[in-house]
Amino acid sequence: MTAEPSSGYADASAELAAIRLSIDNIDAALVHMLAERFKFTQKVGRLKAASGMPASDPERERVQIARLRSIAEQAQLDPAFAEKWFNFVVAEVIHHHEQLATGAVETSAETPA
Ligand SMILES: O=C(O)C(=O)C[C@]1(C(=O)O)C=C[C@@H](O)C=C1
Repeated sequence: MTAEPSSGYADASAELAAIRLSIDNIDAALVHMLAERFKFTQKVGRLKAASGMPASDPERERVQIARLRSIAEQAQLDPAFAEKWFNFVVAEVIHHHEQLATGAVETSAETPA
């Protein structure tokens, strides 16, 4: 009986490289989606700053977390992770809103809505 050539590692490396192409695409899509989300939340921040509304809206967050947890369950994603991700993003959004409200950054009337 002849020994198998040790191609297992090479095969696995080729498969890993192929899988990583899809991971690369997904990571790029996530960055694009986050960029779009922040463009919209910047509009919300300007609106809130201009009208004196508070930066955060805990009720909106509560409703959105419940919705996202349910979607995550259906998608076989850990709902706790979905909530953690949402809270991480929202904390950054609130920080941006607060900066707009205090005038730490341009409220940018010159930037078209
Ligand atoms: O919808 C709002 O009022 C927002 O400011 C956006 C957003 C979010 O990023 O989803 C951020 C902060 C609020 O606490 C709730 C939601």
